[in-house]
Amino acid sequence: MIELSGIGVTFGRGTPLEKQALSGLDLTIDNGSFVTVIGSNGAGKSTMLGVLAGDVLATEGRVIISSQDVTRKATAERAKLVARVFQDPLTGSCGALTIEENLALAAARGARRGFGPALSRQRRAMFAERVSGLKLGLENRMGDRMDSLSGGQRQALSLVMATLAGSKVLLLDEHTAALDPGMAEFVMELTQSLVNEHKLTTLMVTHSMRQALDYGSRTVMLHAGKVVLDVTGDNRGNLQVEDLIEMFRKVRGGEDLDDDALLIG
Ligand SMILES: Nc1ncnc2c1ncn2[C@@H]1O[C@H](COP(=O)(O)OP(=O)(O)OP(=O)(O)O)[C@@H](O)[C@H]1O
Repeated sequence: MIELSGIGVTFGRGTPLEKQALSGLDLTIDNGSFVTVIGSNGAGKSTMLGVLAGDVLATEGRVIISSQDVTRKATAERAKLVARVFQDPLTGSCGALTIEENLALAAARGARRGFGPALSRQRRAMFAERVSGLKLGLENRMGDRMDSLSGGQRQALSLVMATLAGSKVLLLDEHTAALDPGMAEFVMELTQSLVNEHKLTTLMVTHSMRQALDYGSRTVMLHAGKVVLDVTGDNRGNLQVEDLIEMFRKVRGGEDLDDDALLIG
């Protein structure tokens, strides 16, 4: 289970650029739930994922992941509990290392283990098997550098990497936004199958209203650093993309969204 209680995050406190990104944010997520997270630019979505991953330390409140209070724990100390995939395919992996080396690093995440033992023959075979499951032919390119791959291939590998260290929480930060539609669909199908296979508790930030309703079983909307909408079950099942757009308009005090703010389709 994930519990965020009374979370406040203020950036640049005491400076002219002070910004309260999260304020009194409460959210509890059951094990194995897949939650989609929406909200307009600057609503606090990435900051909330950062608070869970440990990149951002909450100024107020408490963060519990899998029964552990991680509020003050740094990213490395939470690495066994949480995996994250970013929008930019270049962020989650190291371009100068090979596919195999990236997988070895991901598998060793949060463990006090070096590179050497991580690359035993058995591990190599396991990595190749996991990569061949993608059906992208990358199992034949395990020695190629990560920066020789396309964005979609890297994102697919990032998802596999996110499942290698055994963490049960997966944070997806607009992880298909930089991909072409075909690759985005492939990566979403892969996401769903990995979430099912590993029974992951998943938070997916998306600007695509279609994705927000089509995936997972609960949708949360953030605005000004708080949860302003939280829907599941029939209430969610009956929602259309247009309803979400209308809710966006309402929380913004009737202000229309510019076309770039949301992906309607
Ligand atoms: N490191 C930082 N330093 C200062 N301000 C920050 C920092 N990170 C985020 N912010 C500010 O906090 C607010 C919330 O940002 P955040 O990135 O969480 O929003 P978001 O909902 O993910 O937006 P987007 O959809 O545009 O990615 C914004 O006003 C942003 O400018």
